[in-house]
Amino acid sequence: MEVLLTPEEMSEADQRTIRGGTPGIELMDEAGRAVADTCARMMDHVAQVLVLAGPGNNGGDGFVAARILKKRGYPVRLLLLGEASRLKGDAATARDDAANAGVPIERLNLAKLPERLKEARLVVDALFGAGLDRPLEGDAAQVVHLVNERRAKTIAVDLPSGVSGGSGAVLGEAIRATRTVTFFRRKPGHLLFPGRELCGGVSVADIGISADVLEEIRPRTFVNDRELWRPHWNPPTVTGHKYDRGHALIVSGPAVRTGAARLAAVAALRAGAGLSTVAASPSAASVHAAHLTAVMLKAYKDEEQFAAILADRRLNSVVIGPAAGVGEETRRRVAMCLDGERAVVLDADALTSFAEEPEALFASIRNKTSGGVVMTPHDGEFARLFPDIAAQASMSKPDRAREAARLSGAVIVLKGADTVIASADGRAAITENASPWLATAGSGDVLAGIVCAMMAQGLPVFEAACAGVWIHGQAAKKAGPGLISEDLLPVLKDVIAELAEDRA
Ligand SMILES: NC(=O)C1=CN([C@@H]2O[C@H](COP(=O)(O)OP(=O)(O)OC[C@H]3O[C@@H](n4cnc5c(N)ncnc54)[C@H](OP(=O)(O)O)[C@@H]3O)[C@@H](O)[C@H]2O)[C@@H](O)CC1
Ligand SMILES: Nc1ncnc2c1ncn2[C@@H]1O[C@H](COP(=O)(O)OP(=O)(O)O)[C@@H](O)[C@H]1O
Ligand SMILES: [K+]
Repeated sequence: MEVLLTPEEMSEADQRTIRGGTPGIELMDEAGRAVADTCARMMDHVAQVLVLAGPGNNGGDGFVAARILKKRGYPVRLLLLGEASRLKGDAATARDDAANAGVPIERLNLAKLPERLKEARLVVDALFGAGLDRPLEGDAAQVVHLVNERRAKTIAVDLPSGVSGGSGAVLGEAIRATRTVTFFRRKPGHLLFPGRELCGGVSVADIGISADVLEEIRPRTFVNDRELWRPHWNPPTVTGHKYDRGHALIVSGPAVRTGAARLAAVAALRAGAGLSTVAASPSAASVHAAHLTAVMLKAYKDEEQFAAILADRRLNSVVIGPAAGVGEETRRRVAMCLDGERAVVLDADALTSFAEEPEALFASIRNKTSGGVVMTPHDGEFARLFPDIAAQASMSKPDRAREAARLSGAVIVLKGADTVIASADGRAAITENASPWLATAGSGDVLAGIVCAMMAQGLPVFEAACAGVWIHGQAAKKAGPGLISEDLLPVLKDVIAELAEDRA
């Protein structure tokens, strides 16, 4: 399980290490050395390196890298943004060490920068890192603009300057790096867009901070990797019964909109639910009947009959929303699904139906005594249900999802290229195994079915949602470029088979 540290948590890791007896300059030396090593690896011969240093400790790392590269025989030049007298503490020490080692240090001059960039084979971006706290403007923004324009090979120290480590947002203007070297642990901004794209490849260097500090910091942000949830996932036992693996129920839309429910229902079965049933009106059921094989079908004429289906407690996990239709009927069905012990996935129209009265939905979720609830909004659906949270532009995606989870009581899957899963207890996971080919009609329906299956199989709700999102991403990788949603269904078998093999 990989934890991610916000800039505040990283600063705490630094401070605890320093209080534990490791001087800050030693951490900075290690950080700068890691940057110098990466520079050397990225150049096939000894050539000019240009280090751009900022006014804080990120700049300090740049001074160390310049000094080490100089000692290793690289022609190095360092340009300092702002006055040398502004440098304090470890960064000032690093500047003095670099000057003593003979590194040419100049004040960064915008007019001369294009010439300097032309001479360099590699640029080290040590302008701003974790301490960036406002948008770049003026000279700083100009420097970034000129570096990007030159398209030089660029190594970012800790973060591409201008990218927020906490949110991945671009504050003003940001460096587009070829590679980013960060320290101790990755930060959310390395995984969240647009930051992820601006980092290039990311390497993590050990700078002498012990993993023990994490026990005190207790980070709450994770990479959605297998290790996060796999301890809760089990293949069928040797003598297992299908009911041991749960029974997924998918509530269908009307006769002209049945495909979404089928995608979810087949996905649920493929993702390991022991049984999967579609519940549909008689006219929708006659369409389904021509298409469904292993998935079962139950028709209901009215609310009473719908209630009778829900009364079967073996149907322990339900999806409602895909192509359900927006309005009062869906609101009533959602309330009925939430009333009981089963787990519930609320997707698409089940979310939009409550745009006018989200509080009513959240109250039903909070009143639930057992069985988890997962909501799977994309940004548009999120903004309809949580307008106040969505309006807070400076909030990171994990924090927005956490806030929504706290407000609603549900686990939130906030979808996109960097899907975030968050729970009311403050945990949030960022997904990095998705494929852009998932941006295709019906792929969200498949996801809802997979998450439903994970809850049917008894995974705790946060882990079920994380597992569902990861498996969805993995299926897209297997289906490959050009996929449509149907293609995700058969390859789910391979994803599950690999999980079972690893587990064995
Ligand atoms: N011991 C440690 O802690 C270790 C830390 N390490 C390294 O330190 C980095 C963090 O260092 P940091 O905290 O000094 O912040 P940093 O990223 O250099 O920027 C702050 C400076 O920028 C300025 N500034 C901010 N925004 C601005 C803007 N928009 N436009 C203009 N100016 C702006 C701000 O100035 P001010 O707000 O006072 O104007 C301040 O001077 C971290 O990323 C890692 O590389 C490693 O060496 C390992 C050990
Ligand atoms: N650019 C992208 N890269 C990776 N995954 C994406 C991208 N765009 C969308 N997705 C994923 O595809 C799915 C789309 O779901 P959704 O928006 O509900 O579509 P639909 O309603 O058509 O099923 C989500 O799981 C989302 O995270
Ligand atoms: K940087």
